[in-house]
Amino acid sequence: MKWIENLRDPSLLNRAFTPGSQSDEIVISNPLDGQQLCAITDDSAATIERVIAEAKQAQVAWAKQSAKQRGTLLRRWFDLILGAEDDLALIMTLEQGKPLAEARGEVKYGAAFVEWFSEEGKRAYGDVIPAPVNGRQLLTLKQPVGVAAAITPWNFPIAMITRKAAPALAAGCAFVCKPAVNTPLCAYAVAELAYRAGIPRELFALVCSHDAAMVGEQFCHHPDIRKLSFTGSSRVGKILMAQSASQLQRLSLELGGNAPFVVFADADIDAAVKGAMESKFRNAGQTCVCANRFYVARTVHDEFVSKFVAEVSKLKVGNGLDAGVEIGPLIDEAALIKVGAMVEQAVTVGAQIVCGGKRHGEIKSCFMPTVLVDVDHSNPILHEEIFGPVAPICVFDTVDELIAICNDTPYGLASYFYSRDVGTIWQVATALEYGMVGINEGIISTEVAPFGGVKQSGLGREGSHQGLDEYMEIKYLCMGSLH
Ligand SMILES: NC(=O)c1ccc[n+]([C@@H]2O[C@H](COP(=O)([O-])OP(=O)(O)OC[C@H]3O[C@@H](n4cnc5c(N)ncnc54)[C@H](O)[C@@H]3O)[C@@H](O)[C@H]2O)c1
Ligand SMILES: O=C[C@H](O)CS(=O)(=O)O
Repeated sequence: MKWIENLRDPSLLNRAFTPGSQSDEIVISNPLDGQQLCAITDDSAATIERVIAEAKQAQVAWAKQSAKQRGTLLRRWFDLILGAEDDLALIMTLEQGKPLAEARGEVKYGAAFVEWFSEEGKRAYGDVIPAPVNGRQLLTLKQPVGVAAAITPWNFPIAMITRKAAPALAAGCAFVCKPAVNTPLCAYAVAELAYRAGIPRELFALVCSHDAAMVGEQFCHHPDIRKLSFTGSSRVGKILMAQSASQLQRLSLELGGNAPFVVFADADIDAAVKGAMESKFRNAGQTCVCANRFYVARTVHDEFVSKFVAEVSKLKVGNGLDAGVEIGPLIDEAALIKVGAMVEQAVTVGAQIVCGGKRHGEIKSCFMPTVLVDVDHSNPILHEEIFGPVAPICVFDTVDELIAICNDTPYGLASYFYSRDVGTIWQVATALEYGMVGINEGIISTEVAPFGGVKQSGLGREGSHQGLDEYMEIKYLCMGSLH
């Protein structure tokens, strides 16, 4: 574990230990080469039960603090996260694989939610309602839901936690989170920083288990957990939604996507290529909002493909710690097999590989950036979330045809299109069945705007002022006999 000793602050990972030290351990490995990084305790159901009980108790005192007092501690946490950027980014690249520059970006992005909700918590306004009869005063209060549980994915090991923890804590909730077993170290490090900011350990608790289903069931069936926030696949989201019915828990679900990326004939092609590169290849294509399928107007198809492939071919693939690397490894062998199989299947039904299409020649944990053309709308690769650096490109002719094929999916998270015609922009933006639409932009996520999807991409919104309401209840007070 020499790498931990070389951190600026090794105590950030004070819960990590040398693999083989105990029987109930989870070993975390580098997805690039399988090297064991360290181990953490594999928490039992009994431990999780204790953590939930402690969180419930801690939440009572936390809710009695003013929003300003809670906001002050969150602001201190924000400053500590930014101060630990070097260590957090290194930990992230080692356990998740994304290039260091992207990891630094995620540290800042994740911290931005803490900063945002350190302020938003102070704006949890109620209403005073004009009474319909004399002698009464009507008003509403916003109060914290209580103990909130969260389950988060491996692809953004800091931002997916702070995007939930920050509004929960700002609202006055306790927060118990299970991060993905591939990437718990970033979670433990940002939690350690929260404790140093003055946020109680019992109030912001992390649990980790190899048995994710057991944790999900325990969270969903626990009477003291009033809110469940999940980010991950639509498959698991549906399981959790069904399980949470037993307690009628408040739910936030940030699930899978199948983002169309559309280039109209009147688009700025160079801008579209830039946006396509940013959206498609971020985190080696392992984001829920990555462009998943490309639709290009027939008259500009060849120009777009030529310019796009020229840029794709320049991407540097390899170890995320090496300077200039833009595409790191996929998260695990299963992901590599899945992406490779999707490309092979697409080719068997007519797609042509323009570049990439296979693993890196030497670094087998990396999949080469890939562009496919001659992809028919019926090709399966357009109807599944690829979660890899593969860009299938289709041609389209009319706006109506385009809108229909974009909406022909059970998903509805992010979507993107490039056009400079205001009539086209409003027609397409209002017709797309998605929670988020990028118009002449390929990267749209920000803490100030509502992030979330429709259809099978989820429920609720994160970030923005809406994100706080996910962790609050509205109470109506009717005060009578006021003559
Ligand atoms: N909408 C978003 O904001 C967003 C963000 C990131 C990832 N995602 C989606 O997540 C998927 C990729 O991430 P992933 O592979 O980690 O997803 P996943 O659903 O397999 O796992 C997500 C989390 O759920 C846990 N989990 C797995 N099975 C569970 C069960 N039966 N009960 C309870 N918890 C369980 C995992 O341990 C992990 O912590 C993609 O579909 C991606 O689109 C969505
Ligand atoms: O992968 C899912 C993340 O929510 C993407 S983003 O970092 O919020 O854009």
